[in-house]
Amino acid sequence: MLDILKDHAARIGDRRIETLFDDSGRAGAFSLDACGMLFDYSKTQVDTALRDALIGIAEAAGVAQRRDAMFGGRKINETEGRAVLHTALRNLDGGPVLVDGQDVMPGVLETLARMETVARDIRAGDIADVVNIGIGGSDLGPAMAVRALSPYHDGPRCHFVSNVDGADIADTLRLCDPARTLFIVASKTFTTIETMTNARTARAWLSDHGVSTDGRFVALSSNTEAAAEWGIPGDRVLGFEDWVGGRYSVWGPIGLSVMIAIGPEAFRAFLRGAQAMDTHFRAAALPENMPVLLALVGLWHNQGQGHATRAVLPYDNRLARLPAYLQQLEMESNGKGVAMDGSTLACQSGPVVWGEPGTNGQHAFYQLIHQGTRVIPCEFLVAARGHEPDLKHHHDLLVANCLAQSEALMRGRSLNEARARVADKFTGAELDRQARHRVFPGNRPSTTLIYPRLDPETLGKIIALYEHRVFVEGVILDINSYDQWGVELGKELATALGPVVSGEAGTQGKDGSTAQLVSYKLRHGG
Ligand SMILES: O=P(O)(O)OC[C@H]1O[C@H](O)[C@H](O)[C@@H](O)[C@@H]1O
Repeated sequence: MLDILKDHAARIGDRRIETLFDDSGRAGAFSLDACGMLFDYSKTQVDTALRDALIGIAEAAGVAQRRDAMFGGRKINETEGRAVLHTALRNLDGGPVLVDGQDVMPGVLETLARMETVARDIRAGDIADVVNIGIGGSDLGPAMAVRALSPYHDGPRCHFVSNVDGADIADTLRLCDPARTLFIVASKTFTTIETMTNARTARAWLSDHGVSTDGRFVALSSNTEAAAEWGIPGDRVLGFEDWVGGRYSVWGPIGLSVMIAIGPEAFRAFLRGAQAMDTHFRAAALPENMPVLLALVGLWHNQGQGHATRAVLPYDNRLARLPAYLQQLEMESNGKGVAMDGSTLACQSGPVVWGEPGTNGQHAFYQLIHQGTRVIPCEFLVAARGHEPDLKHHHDLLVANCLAQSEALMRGRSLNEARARVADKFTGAELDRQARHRVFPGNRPSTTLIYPRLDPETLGKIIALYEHRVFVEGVILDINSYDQWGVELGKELATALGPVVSGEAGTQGKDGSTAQLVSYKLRHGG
């Protein structure tokens, strides 16, 4: 794969992307319409020969076969011996899905119905605030989706507490009335230290205010026994199977806070959107397959061009948490240095993903994107219309800014153009010097995903699109996208350091830096 990409990099050289538009069919030929959304990747170096090569790489890696294995319930998460079936959670009107010869769909639909009962009950009661306590996949998905869908909220307010930093829960509880607050303890394992610590603090808060904990806790977990032991009654425990990865779990019980916020019908629309993307991903030929193309363009930028990071720039303020959500989805899934067979990865792992909503980012870090020495491929997301009909002029400005950025990144501004802009102020060498500061190199690639409006169905499509993109990238890089062993070591060391930082144990055996930091903490914080 790397050789093929290297050959194309040599062929393309320093070609200007805008010259590709000399072919008037460029935009149409290098964009894709699926599920009512348009993915435009024409402002990249991908041309017909490169696209053919990238598709060839996907074919050779067995993307289609692996995709069918995933949807078919095969245990493609080989290091944990698990199937990968978050898609079953949104298989609302699909056929059976077998794991070890057993159809999982009756269980999925039953759990969905139970979620709906719990959500309706909470929405109809006198709960004013719902606090989801969870971290990682048990936080980012629902937190991102609840924020994204705020125009659809007609349920109680939802808050998210994730950090073990007591500031998080303290700041949240200050906003809540103990008599009218419900806590959701969201944890696949029901052992995560941050979540269990916050859950105990929430329980103590209710007791401190003389409020019974009866009916105030819901548990979302694969470890239903631990949830029961913690004292949460069975009808308030919503379980899910080990074939739902934490960062892929917003579609099932972990999405309860989303369902409480927007209601069961809108939540079903969210699932339907994801299911539509699943259907597209399964059926479309690779060259017309949106998740495949999104992955391949990313592969070109990271493995082909060596661009180590990718900016996700939603021109949709309600997607403010999308970059954080994608950081977990993409970096925890494909940030691995070992191939499926245990050998060292022959290429770079997935890229660093980062970003902020536009237009805010423009006034912060776009300077580096436009003029920095490193090229950062950008992924823009924007809706054709917003939810505020009275503020259409805002939306038009937003879209104009989004399109302006991708155009500016591609075209740049030459030295001559820069000179012309300041020729009335400077002359000679000073003119040259001043002009050079105003040059934009351009030729910086970007893609744009444009969709009608950020409604529940569209959000479902967007998230599923990114999930499948991660899958395709993982297959091509020969990575197991569904484990996360890399998070273990820090957790183990934190557990061991607990008594050390509290002063109960000494720093013997610790390195000098750690010992010094512990000593500072004990001197200044006890
Ligand atoms: O849902 P939980 O079991 O509490 O896990 C929460 C999170 O913790 C872990 O450290 C993993 O890296 C994440 O993938 C997971 O989502």
